[in-house]
Amino acid sequence: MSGAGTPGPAAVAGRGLVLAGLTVGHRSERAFGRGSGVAVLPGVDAVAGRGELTVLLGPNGAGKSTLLRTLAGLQPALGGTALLDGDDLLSLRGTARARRVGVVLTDRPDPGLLTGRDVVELGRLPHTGAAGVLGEGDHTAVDDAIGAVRAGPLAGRPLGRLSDGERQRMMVARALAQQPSLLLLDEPSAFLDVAARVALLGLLRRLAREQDLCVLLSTHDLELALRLADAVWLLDGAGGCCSGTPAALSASGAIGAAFDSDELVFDPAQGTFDLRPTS
Ligand SMILES: Nc1ncnc2c1ncn2[C@@H]1O[C@H](COP(=O)(O)OP(=O)(O)OP(=O)(O)O)[C@@H](O)[C@H]1O
Repeated sequence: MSGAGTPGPAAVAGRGLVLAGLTVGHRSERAFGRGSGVAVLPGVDAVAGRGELTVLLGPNGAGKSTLLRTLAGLQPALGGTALLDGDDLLSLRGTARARRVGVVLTDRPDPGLLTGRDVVELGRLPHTGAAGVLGEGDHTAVDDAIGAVRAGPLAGRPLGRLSDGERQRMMVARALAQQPSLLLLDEPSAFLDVAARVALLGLLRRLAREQDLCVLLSTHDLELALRLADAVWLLDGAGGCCSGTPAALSASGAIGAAFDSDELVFDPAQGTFDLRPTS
């Protein structure tokens, strides 16, 4: 993997998420847990700093979800290491993992009659023990999480009756209530309209700064991501990954190389895609 642009100060200090030769992919049905499998991304080296919004970009099937699910502990890595603030992220399990890593996936939860606040309170389970009884500090953490996503007026309503954008903010609040240092989100803006997409990415960028969080998310909102991200991990669709600032990756031609098509061409000066002129 190659790098472009200057990493942020948090990354230089070794805080945040550091991948070294991380290989992610899918075990074949005959592998029976022996570590063999089909690599989607072989040997990824990348850094996502604390206090920064890092965006994972790449065409369909490039491996964004596979990488995020591996970092979230939902599937095993095929090789290499991932360190979170210097500790082995891949070996973290259960409560220890849930205290440090918050995950928001694209699945639409079925919350039954639970209110938004009820769901955010579930984020405190890693801190409350098996009985799940919330103390004063837990309620404060829940209030803080709901306040951080500015969802106070929504919290008493059933989660199932919120709009997609409102629900997504609640799911971010649930992850924040865990008080993690790493927040992983797989296409968090997938079902949102343009205004809600801008608001959500802006919110995540603000939270990264205010809470010194390492935020890593995947998205297909290329132009928005290039405007708001501190850093980009760019998957090329052929197993390659390069990282850098949005400006550096745009200027280097890497964004265009990954996404240009017969119809679209990336304009690095504007940071936008244009229709390719017809001859
Ligand atoms: N459970 C699985 N078993 C085997 N291969 C899989 C599995 N899930 C995904 N794949 C394959 O892994 C590759 C990467 O898929 P992945 O979902 O990570 O891509 P993505 O970048 O998130 O794509 P998209 O933008 O379309 O969501 C694809 O070739 C996909 O077909």
